[in-house]
Amino acid sequence: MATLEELRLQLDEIDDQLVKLYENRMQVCKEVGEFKVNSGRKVFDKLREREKLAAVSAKVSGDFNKKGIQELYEQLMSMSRKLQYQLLVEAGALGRLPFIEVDSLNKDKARVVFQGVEGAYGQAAMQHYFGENCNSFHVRTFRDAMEAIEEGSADYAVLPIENSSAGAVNEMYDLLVEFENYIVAETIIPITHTLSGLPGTNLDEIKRVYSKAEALMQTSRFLDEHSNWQQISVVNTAIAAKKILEDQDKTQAAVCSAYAAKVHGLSVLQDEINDEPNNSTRFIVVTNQKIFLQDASKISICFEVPHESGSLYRILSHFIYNDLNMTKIESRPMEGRNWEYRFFVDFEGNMADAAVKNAIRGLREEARNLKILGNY
Ligand SMILES: O=C(O)C(=O)C[C@]1(C(=O)O)C=C[C@@H](O)C=C1
Repeated sequence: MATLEELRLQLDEIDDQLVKLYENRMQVCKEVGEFKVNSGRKVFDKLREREKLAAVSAKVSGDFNKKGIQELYEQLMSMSRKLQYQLLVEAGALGRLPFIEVDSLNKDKARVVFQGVEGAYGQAAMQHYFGENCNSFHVRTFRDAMEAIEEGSADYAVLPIENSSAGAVNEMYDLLVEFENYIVAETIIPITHTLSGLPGTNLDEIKRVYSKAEALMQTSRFLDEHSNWQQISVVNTAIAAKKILEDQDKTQAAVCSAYAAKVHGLSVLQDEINDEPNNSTRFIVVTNQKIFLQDASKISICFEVPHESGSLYRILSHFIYNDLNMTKIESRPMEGRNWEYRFFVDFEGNMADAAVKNAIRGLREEARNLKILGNY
């Protein structure tokens, strides 16, 4: 029986041959890439890849080796495509990337919309980014805000996308796909909820609590201590506060900020009721122009993947191969297509970077319906 050292020597000899063959193969792929740059043909040829996988697996025996050779060739062809995308980007054949770089946003002249009423967290986020005296108005729903941007009655909208304890604001992801609006900035503000009611209200009197669904979730520990209170969800925390004032009913209270309570003449019955003391929300600044700031360092995209094994893995390999740090992934069900999903990915980078251009070139060819949601 051969010793381990002898077996390793045999492996080293085989690997020397494999490495040389790999280099030879990539050299030919480079020539294929040059041909494609000149002829305008797509890099990704799904049919050719399928035929290649069938051909190589027919040449080996046993299920284990058939699976192995398929995986190896999937990887080889994926490297080949990435090399070819690099050639395309170098040749300036990037495809559509019509985002325009800007030095700064004209915050002073901007008309900004937020969702809710006076006192909403969206207003606080807006003031945080655009300043206390910015020219603003509010609308009832997120959709209304997206419409205001799309039709141009506002230049920017400030809308919540993620909370540190309750997670993603799902509706916002769906709206970003539906509307031709783009993220141009983000701002994070601390969220401190209170239970507020009409002045003089006693906690024992309360029967119903109004707030936005996410705020009810973020205060579930406190609310669970009062399981006899009915929880009613409304579109915004400040709208909940306004309702309490309007109804003049001491059996009702709102989960809202201390600022919203003050604006709507309520008393804080219990302060800081959020489960997480560091509760904060990330807001996005949305506009209808495809612009990005010079110092932008994060890109948000979304895409669909075919309903087949390994498809998400193959798409994500574009980030790994181009050394791009993926910071977030979310999925949302696709309308009318049960159990199929659209993926939302955030990664670090600026659209002017070569690595980002390479990755986008590959994603555009290999993912379905890629949309760049913004670079900010
Ligand atoms: O044959 C081609 O068109 C190639 O680009 C080569 C290759 C491969 O590496 O075999 C790579 C990408 C295509 O999707 C199909 C095959």
